[in-house]
Amino acid sequence: MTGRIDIVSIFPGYLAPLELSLVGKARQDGLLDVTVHDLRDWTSDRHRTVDDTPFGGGAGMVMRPDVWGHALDEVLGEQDTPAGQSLLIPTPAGERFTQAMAEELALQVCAGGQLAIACGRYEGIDARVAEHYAEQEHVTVREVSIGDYVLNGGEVAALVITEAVARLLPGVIGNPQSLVEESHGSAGLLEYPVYTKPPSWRGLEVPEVLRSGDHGRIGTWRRSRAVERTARRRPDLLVRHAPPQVRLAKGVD
Ligand SMILES: OB(O)c1ccc2cc[nH]c2c1
Repeated sequence: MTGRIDIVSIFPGYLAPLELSLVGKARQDGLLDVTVHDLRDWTSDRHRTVDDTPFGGGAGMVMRPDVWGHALDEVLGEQDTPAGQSLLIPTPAGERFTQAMAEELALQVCAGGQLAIACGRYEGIDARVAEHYAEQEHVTVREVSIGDYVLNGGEVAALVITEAVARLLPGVIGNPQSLVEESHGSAGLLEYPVYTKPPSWRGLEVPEVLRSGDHGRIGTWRRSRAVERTARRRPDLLVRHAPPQVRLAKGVD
């Protein structure tokens, strides 16, 4: 029994891309239960207000804890499962969202758990919302960032997180083998370069080894390219997966 993903936003239309492609088909096929909620459905005033001025002053507005509380009490209250519930709150000030986190969340959803994503806008959500739900039994709260840049709200991050998690669930990707050698997988490397027909294109040739049929040579070549690419583009990944003495020497841990 697969669990569910709930996304709360004042711009539910922003999440429409989740109705397309593989995630959309998985939802239609009943492989995945994704529900998008409009935060304003939990307001009680005629203007459907979700924000107010920040204590301590400063520019912009802050999203109100009372409205979020009504929404998340209902959204999180719908699920009662031993697999537990994760509440993710995208924010530029969050811990980095990684493939390892996506895998952890996919296991939880696959086991019948719930992933809820609270999309902030303005200057963010009142800090007491994360604090309150972190104290709730069976709820794990994570404030997460999808990268070192700032967007206008949490919806794009919710799209990224949902796709990264959903694609790992059984049946969503047609050929699960294609998940094996991806970037940021268990080997901790970036994936090797890929080629297809034609063998020669604008004077550029496909590496001969890939056309040799020698799977041993091909495997060696691919791993070498993956290590080379990782060393050039993401040396931090190489150190992170290095033996403990190397990591300690580099001060990674
Ligand atoms: O960069 B982000 O992922 C992000 C997430 C949430 C909010 C809320 C207001 N600005 C935001 C930016």
